[in-house]
Amino acid sequence: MRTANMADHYALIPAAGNGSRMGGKRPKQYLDLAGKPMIYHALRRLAGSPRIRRVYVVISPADAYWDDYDWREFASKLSVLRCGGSIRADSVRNGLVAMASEVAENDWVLVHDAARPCLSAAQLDRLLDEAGSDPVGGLLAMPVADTLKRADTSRHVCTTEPREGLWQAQTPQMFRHVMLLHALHQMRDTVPTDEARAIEALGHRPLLVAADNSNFKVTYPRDLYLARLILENPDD
Ligand SMILES: Nc1ccn([C@@H]2O[C@H](COP(=O)(O)OP(=O)(O)OP(=O)(O)O)[C@@H](O)[C@H]2O)c(=O)n1
Ligand SMILES: C[C@](O)(CO)[C@H](O)COP(=O)(O)O
Repeated sequence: MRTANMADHYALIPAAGNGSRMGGKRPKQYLDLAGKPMIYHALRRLAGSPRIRRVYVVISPADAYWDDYDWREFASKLSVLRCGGSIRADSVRNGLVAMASEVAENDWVLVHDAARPCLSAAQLDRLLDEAGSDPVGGLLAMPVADTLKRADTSRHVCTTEPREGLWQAQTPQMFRHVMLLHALHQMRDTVPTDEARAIEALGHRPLLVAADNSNFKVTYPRDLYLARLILENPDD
């Protein structure tokens, strides 16, 4: 029997969204980015890490694009799960259920958006090291850099909010399989926009692991230009 110290690491990429804010002809995870479908870049980073044992990609049961591409370079590490849900949290929860027979309860799962293609190897390693040393786990995140305004419904400023202690959550978010699955089951009636929110609701305090804005989420059309620039000028 393995102990918690011997836990393996697995990655889960939710990729069942529509990319409605991107407004493209196909879901944004399949839009061309530096000559590849966007999801390729997240997959390459995670599957390329010797510390990650297997990568699970969750796509929609109705996905009509995945099979258009050749994924053979990832064959030894890749599993595709056609169990995406109507919101991100459902896709993640369904993926966790589907992979349950292949992972141990205390194995770590790194949930990473298909729409964050610029994750660097250094950021990934930092998360693995720091969150892996925390009893709960943690997530990449970035301290808020701008002054924060709270607006009324007519977009006039009500107040300037203190930004001390505020961080923007990114992915990967890394938690034990059993804890994350339990947390997402408990949140069934509310919509957590990230995994950490569900873990927090159990009373735990995930660790914030400092990242930078190169790991941003591609959401709007102009984000594609920035992502391409970063991918064409990698740090590592
Ligand atoms: N039902 C959903 C919704 C989102 N995602 C995934 O969650 C990640 C982050 O979500 P987001 O950037 O919001 O993607 P979309 O939901 O596709 O975009 P939008 O909200 O603009 O429609 C993406 O990899 C997306 O594919 C998912 O797996 N299942
Ligand atoms: C998980 C996430 O990427 C953390 O920033 C984010 O919450 C997902 O984005 P969404 O637009 O809320 O789906």
